[in-house]
Amino acid sequence: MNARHTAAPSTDLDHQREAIAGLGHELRALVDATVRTVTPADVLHRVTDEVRRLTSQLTGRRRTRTEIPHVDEFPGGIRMFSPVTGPGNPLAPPVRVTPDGDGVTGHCTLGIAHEGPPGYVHGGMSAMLLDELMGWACSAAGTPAMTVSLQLRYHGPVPVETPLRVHARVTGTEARKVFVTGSITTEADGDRQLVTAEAVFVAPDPERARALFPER
Ligand SMILES: CCCCCCCC/C=C\CCCCCCCC(=O)SCCNC(=O)CCNC(=O)[C@H](O)C(C)(C)COP(=O)(O)OP(=O)(O)OC[C@H]1O[C@@H](n2cnc3c(N)ncnc32)[C@H](O)[C@@H]1OP(=O)(O)O
Repeated sequence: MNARHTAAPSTDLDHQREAIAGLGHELRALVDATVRTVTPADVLHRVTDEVRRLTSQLTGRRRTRTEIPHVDEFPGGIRMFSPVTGPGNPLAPPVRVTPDGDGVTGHCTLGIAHEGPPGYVHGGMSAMLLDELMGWACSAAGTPAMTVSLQLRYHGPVPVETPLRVHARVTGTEARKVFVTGSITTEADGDRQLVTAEAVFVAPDPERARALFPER
């Protein structure tokens, strides 16, 4: 469904987020159509020109490298343009994250655009989902932190076009270090872990955090 046709927004911020999500939604559909189409070259050339024309309409000020979008909540909140959870980023599935009893759970379905082996998810994509969800688990535990080590085990191929569940939880902390585990299963078979991960995250000390995120 087109996000622009949902309930009336309550604030300007909601309105902006809704518009961003609407564009992201349509661009995801374009990406999916792009990686599936078997249409002839003349149609591809025509669409290419049309897309170039559309891109040129996104004019005006562009945010700088370190600028935190005004529609975001950083750290540990809404990230409209995250490549994993951002509804406004066509690279993102996007993953919908919810807190659960002992961590966080993400729900998503990946498409052909995220394919590695034919019909299955690219291993780097699985790593990205897990890294992100483990980052959310740190934030949910009250310690926003960055990945310093990530180890994955691929037990079975992750199917595309299949609802997935990504789980992450903090297993311990030691000073600024946070130890986290994660897994990917299908929604249909939550007992069979297809990918598992172990990671160490570190909460940057305040001085480092100021240097890394000057506009926070
Ligand atoms: C106030 C705001 C703070 C906000 C921060 C939150 C941001 C999160 C935002 C949104 C969340 C949702 C999104 C999640 C996204 C997914 C997560 C990612 O993709 S993150 C990107 C990939 N990761 C990096 O780019 C890190 C690169 N590394 C660094 O920049 C530094 O290592 C840093 C800033 C993380 C830590 O630097 P140091 O100088 O503060 O800390 P040192 O003293 O080096 O280490 C602290 C402890 O950690 C251990 N450590 C360091 N590396 C280790 C490793 N590889 N394995 C095990 N331990 C390690 C060290 O041995 C030390 O332990 P000992 O105190 O001696 O016991």
